[in-house]
Formats: sequence, structure tokens, C-alpha cells
Amino acid sequence: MEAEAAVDYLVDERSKAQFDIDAMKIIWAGGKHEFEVSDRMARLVASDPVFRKDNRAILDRKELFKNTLRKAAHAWKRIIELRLSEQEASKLRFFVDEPAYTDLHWGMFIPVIKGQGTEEQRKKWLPMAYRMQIIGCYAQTELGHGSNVQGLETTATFDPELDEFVIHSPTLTSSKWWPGGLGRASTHAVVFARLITDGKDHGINGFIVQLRSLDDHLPLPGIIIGDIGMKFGNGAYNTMDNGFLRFDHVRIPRDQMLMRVKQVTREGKVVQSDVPWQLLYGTMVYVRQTIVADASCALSRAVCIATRYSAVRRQFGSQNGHETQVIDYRTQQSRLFPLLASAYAFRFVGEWLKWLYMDVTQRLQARDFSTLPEAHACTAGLKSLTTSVTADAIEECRKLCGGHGYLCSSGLPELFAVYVPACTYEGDNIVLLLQVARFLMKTVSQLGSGERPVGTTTYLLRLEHLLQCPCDVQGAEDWLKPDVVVQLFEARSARMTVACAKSLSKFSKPEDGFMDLSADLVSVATAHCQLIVVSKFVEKLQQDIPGEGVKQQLEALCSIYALSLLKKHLGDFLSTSCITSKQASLANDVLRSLYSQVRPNAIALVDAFNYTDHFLGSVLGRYDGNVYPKLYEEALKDPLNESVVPDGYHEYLQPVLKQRLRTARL
Ligand SMILES: CCCCCCCC/C=C\CCCCCC(=O)SCCNC(=O)CCNC(=O)[C@H](O)C(C)(C)COP(=O)(O)OP(=O)(O)OC[C@H]1O[C@@H](n2cnc3c(N)ncnc32)[C@H](O)[C@@H]1OP(=O)(O)O
Ligand SMILES: Cc1cc2nc3c(=O)[nH]c(=O)nc-3n(C[C@H](O)[C@H](O)[C@H](O)COP(=O)(O)OP(=O)(O)OC[C@H]3O[C@@H](n4cnc5c(N)ncnc54)[C@H](O)[C@@H]3O)c2cc1C
Repeated sequence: MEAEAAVDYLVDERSKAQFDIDAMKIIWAGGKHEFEVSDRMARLVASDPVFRKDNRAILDRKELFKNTLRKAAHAWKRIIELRLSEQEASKLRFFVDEPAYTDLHWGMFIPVIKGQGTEEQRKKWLPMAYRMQIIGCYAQTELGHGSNVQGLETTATFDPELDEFVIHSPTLTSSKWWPGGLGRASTHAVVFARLITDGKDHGINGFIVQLRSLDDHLPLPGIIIGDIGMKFGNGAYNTMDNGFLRFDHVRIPRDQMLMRVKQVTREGKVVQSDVPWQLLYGTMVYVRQTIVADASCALSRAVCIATRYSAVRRQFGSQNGHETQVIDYRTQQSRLFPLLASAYAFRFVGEWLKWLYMDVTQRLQARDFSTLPEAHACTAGLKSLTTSVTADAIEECRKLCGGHGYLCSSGLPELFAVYVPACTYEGDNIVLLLQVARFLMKTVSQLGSGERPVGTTTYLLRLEHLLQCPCDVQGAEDWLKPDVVVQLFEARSARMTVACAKSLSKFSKPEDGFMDLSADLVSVATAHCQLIVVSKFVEKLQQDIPGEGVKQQLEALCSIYALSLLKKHLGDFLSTSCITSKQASLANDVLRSLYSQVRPNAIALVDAFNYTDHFLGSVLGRYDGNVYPKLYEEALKDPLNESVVPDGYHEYLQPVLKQRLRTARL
């Protein structure tokens, strides 16, 4: 193929933008400093050949894993050489874009010691972990139990004679199963086990256990350990060594029990400290919050690919002598633009959730535990909502790219395969929504007793009003008023919550009601979480938004987000009498005009994510839109094209062909 001059096939699209894209980049990044760090780290990774990732789908598991180890070691080398800050290092790992044991080491092992260790334990273990002299993972889930944490079977029995715990796997189902980084890389784990002293079971607690020798990496005596095997997709999450682990009476010193929530004294007495026992689940709250932030990254990435390709791809019709760009089809817009709007919505709700998490952490340090239930409900619910939407959206983006979306070189199959377990890990999404519903039912039941709802449930204070207020939409333009939309989402959530609470009250045993009504409870929780996302988007727009045209674009996206949810869940809004069918029809008209407003800005709105071609890893999403020659080039790189005649021709193809020839002659 001839060498081509650098051409930007999307230059016309970019010239249509009606807003200051640099200002939007800063809004997306969360600030000037965040933008600068992110931009610098993305370029650093993209320019380093060790971080190449275009061959992942064709490497076998062993090569793939070794390559991941190589990249993680190289990333660590660069972090040390360049003296990167914690923020820079974490961005660098993010742009390396390959699931690895380091995610669990930095993302769970260190946080669990920080959150559940005593000061002494933090002083002992964290410096080694920060220097990566030990590598740790989070070993909670077992073969038999994941969601039901209280059902875990691994035991940690205190031996007062030797001042040690004996960690043991009494059954096959008690084998630890799934922890990332456990299979091959980790030297240590925080293991969740049943605390047993003097024959009494005191429930679940975390214990730091060394798994492998620091000299030769061999498993220590009594430890049986390995990788659980290939997972969904080629490449994809198979760079991660999710592992299994069994203990045969492994002894650890007493001071390796994480003792912030519960302590065991030298005599074997269990002392419960004054912090709520739920802090044992605190690391999950932290990680769920990071998963929400991560959802906007995965979603924006898929949307960026689908939007750029939709502007390049032409099929049918005629537009100034060319066929129509598929992005101009109304059906394409109605599938794509709500996802673009969701990417921005999740970005802002992720920012807010980070703030909420920091706030609850500070309060906990000051021994104020009052906001913990809300923090749990928000992190659980938003983790569930954002990951479910993102996983479905990646698949929708693949379909939006037609046949080429199914090629690995589109980047979408791998993105989907890597992303989709987010609906399961860190809490199955349905199980988490049921936690939100439980919190809402409790909040409503306490309204009569004078308990004031806090934070995201404050709207329930206006319950009487919300149960009967009509929707204030007379004409189409009313749908663009943020207060009208927020009140509508509040009314829907309040009405669904109260209806479910009424149905629950008819059961003599609440547990029976929860079982029977669980599908409705999930819908209630979803409505509440969608309200949170809509309100946080609206609140973001009430802040100072610098940059010409930036606020207008975000306002359009906010309306698209809310109105497309309204359209999708129309049954909820109509059945609770929150709106009339006439109002629903007006909302649909407004959506169409919002799509027209966003259309000329679509490419600039995805450029604002500031993704490098390396990070996107997609021929269809290339910045320059030069899709077809690059698709051709990628096809030629496939190992099947290394020889003109395929391996196996002489053994398996030729004999068949020859036989057909003989048959034909007969
Ligand atoms: C650079 C940035 C990158 C970011 C990248 C992010 C992506 C990371 C990539 C890969 C990492 C993958 C990591 C995956 C790791 C894992 O999966 S670790 C394992 C996670 N496991 C789970 O999440 C298990 C889910 N199950 C649970 O959380 C709980 O068991 C349960 C909440 C479902 C039920 O627990 P149970 O003890 O039976 O509780 P209940 O009786 O339902 O509730 C008792 C009360 O406790 C409250 N509560 C429950 N959880 C929490 C919590 N986390 N915090 C605070 N409070 C909690 C609950 O509301 C009840 O309160 P009331 O009694 O007042 O009603
Ligand atoms: C890629 C990946 C990485 C992981 N990494 C780690 C790790 O590092 N460390 C770790 O400890 N674990 C890890 N896990 C495990 C993960 O946290 C669990 O798989 C997850 O919490 C779900 O639990 P489960 O597998 O027991 O699902 P189950 O609870 O068995 O779910 C099966 C089905 O039952 C339904 N269900 C379960 N309970 C209820 C209920 N009460 N009401 C209604 N429906 C219900 C669920 O909705 C689901 O449809 C990882 C998992 C994956 C996939």
C-alpha cells in the first residue's frame, strides 16, 4: 500500500464545534492540574514501546501473562526513575491499560490495611507494600460463597498457647477462589476468615497471611495455590492471575489479624472496638467508589470509538454528492447520544462520589459514623447502575459500528470482555441494588419516628408533596428546566418507594416480603440511583463552568441524559401518574431537537476525553478518522496472513479438494 500523507478525515467535523474544547477537556479531567497530569502520563505510555498492546488477542496465556509482568515491572521502573507522585503513578498504570496484579495490590491490599489495620500494623506493613517489597491481594471470595460474606468458611482459630492463629480451609467450598493477583504474583494476602476463639465463632475478619517465599517465590508450607484458568475473551482479563488458595493449618502470629474493628488479646479474649462492625466491609465501599469513576472512562472510550466511526462511515442516500454519514441517521443518534450523555453524567457523579467518600472517611476518623449507611447505599447503588449501563453500552457501541465493530482491531470486543465482570466483582449488581432498597425501606419506615433522612434521601422529607404533585410541563420548552426534571425523578422514586413499602408491610415477616418483592425492590433502587445521577449533573451545572459554549453543551447533554431515561422507563413514570402521555410525547420531541443540537458538536465532545490512539486501541476510533487503510493494514498483520498458503493445507485441505476432483470426474 502506498505511503499516505497525514490527513485528518475528521477536520470538517471538528470545525463545526460550537464550544471551547480545551475548556471542556479541563472539565472532563476534573481540573487543570488533573488534565496536565493525565495528558502527560497518557503520552508517556503511548510513546513507550514496552507498553504496546496491539498483540494481546493473539498471545497464548503464558506469553500474555509474562508480558503483563514485564509491563508492570517496566511501569514500576519508570515510576521510580521519574519520581512520580502517587497521582501520576496511578494515572500511568491506568493508561498502561492492562489488568494486572498491581490493580489489587494498590487498589485493595494497601487500602484494606489502611482501613482495617491498627496504627502499629499500618506502620509495619504499609512501607513494605508501598516499596513493592511485598505484593498483596484481597482474598475474600470462596468457591462456595462470594455475595454472602457472612457465609465464608475459612477458619482462623486462635491458639493461646503459641499466641498464633491457625488458618484452615475445612471444605472444598472454603477454597479462596477469584482473588486477582493471587494465582501467580502475590507474596501476601489479606484473607477473610471466621474468627474462632475458645470454640466460639466471632464472625468474619481480615488476616495478613504470607503465601510465598520472598526468596524463591515458592508457596510456603501448608499453602496450596494456583490460577483458576482462562476467562471470557482472548487477551482481555486473562492478563490477570485470578487465583485459588487453600490452607492446611497455616500458622500466623496473633498480630497479623487486622484489629481496627475487633481485637483478640493475648489471653484470647475478643474485644469489639467502638467503630461499627460494618467497617469490615469498608474496603468494598472504597473500591466501589473507584469503580464508578472507572465506568465513565470505559463508557467514554466506547462512545469515542463509535462516534468517530459514525462520522467516517457512510451508507446510502446522498449528502452533498456523498453517501450519508451514519451519524446523521436519527436512529444512530438516538442510540449514540444518550450514551455520550451518560459518559458525562457518570463522570460528574463519580466526582461527587469521590467527595462523599472523602467526607465519610474524615467523619469516621472523628468517630462520626452517622453517614456510613448512606455512603454504603450510594457506592453500592451507583456501582451497580454505572457498571450495568456501561457494559450494555459497550456492546451497543459495537453494534453502532456495524460489522467492523466485531473485529478485534475495533478495540470494542476486548473492551467489553475486560469490562463486563465489573457487573459482578465488588458485589453482584442485583445484590447491591437490594442493599440500596433495604436502605430506602428503612429510611421510609423511620420517617414517622422523627428520624430525618440525610444526603441523597433528603427529598423524602417532602414525601406528601411528591406523592401528589403534578408534573409542571405545559410546553416542550418546560422539559429543559432542571428543577422540573429533578422534581419529576424525585416524585417517581418517592412513589415507587412508598408503593413497595406498602406492599412489604402486608407480610408478617419482612424477610418473606423482601424475597417475594425483590424484583420490584430492584426497580425502586434503580429509580433512586438514577435520581442521584440526574441531580448531581444538574448540581454540576450550577457551578461556575468556564469556556465559551461549554455550559450550553453540558446543559444539552444533561437534558438528553434525563429525557432518554424518561423514555426508557416510561412505564414507571406513567404507572405512578408522574406524567401524562401528552407530556411524554413532548419529551420525545425535545429529545429529537437536542440530538440536532449535539450533532455538530459530537466529535469535539468525544475529543474532549483527550484519549490517545494508543489508549483507545481502536482502528475505528482513530483521531484522524483514517479508518479503511488502517483496517486493511491490521488484517495483513494477522498471523494467518503470514503465509500465502495456510499451515494445514497439505494435511487437511488438499486431500479434501483432491477427493472432490475425483468425485467430479466420476
Ligand atoms: C486508576 C483507578 C482504577 C480504578 C479501577 C477500578 C477497577 C478495579 C479493577 C479490578 C478490580 C477487581 C476487584 C474485584 C475485587 C472483589 O470482587 S473483592 C470481593 C467483593 N465482594 C463483594 O463485594 C461481596 C458482596 N457482598 C457484600 O457486600 C455483603 O455481604 C452484603 C452487603 C451483600 C450482605 O452482607 P450481610 O453481612 O449479610 O449484610 P446485611 O445483613 O445485608 O446488612 C447488615 C448491615 O450492614 C450494612 N452494610 C452492608 N454492607 C456494608 C458496607 N459495605 N458498608 C457499610 N454498611 C454495610 C447493611 O446496610 C445493613 O445495615 P442495617 O442493618 O442498618 O440495615
Ligand atoms: C474478574 C473478577 C475478579 C474478582 N476479583 C476478586 C478479588 O480480587 N477478590 C475477591 O475476594 N473476590 C473477587 N471476585 C469475586 C467477586 O467479588 C464475586 O464473584 C462477586 O462478589 C459475586 O459473588 P458470587 O460469585 O458469589 O455470585 P453469586 O452471589 O453466587 O451470584 C449468582 C447469582 O445469584 C444472584 N443472587 C445472589 N444472592 C442473591 C440474593 N440475595 N438475592 C437475589 N439474587 C441473588 C446474583 O444476582 C447472581 O445472578 C472477582 C470476580 C471476578 C468475576
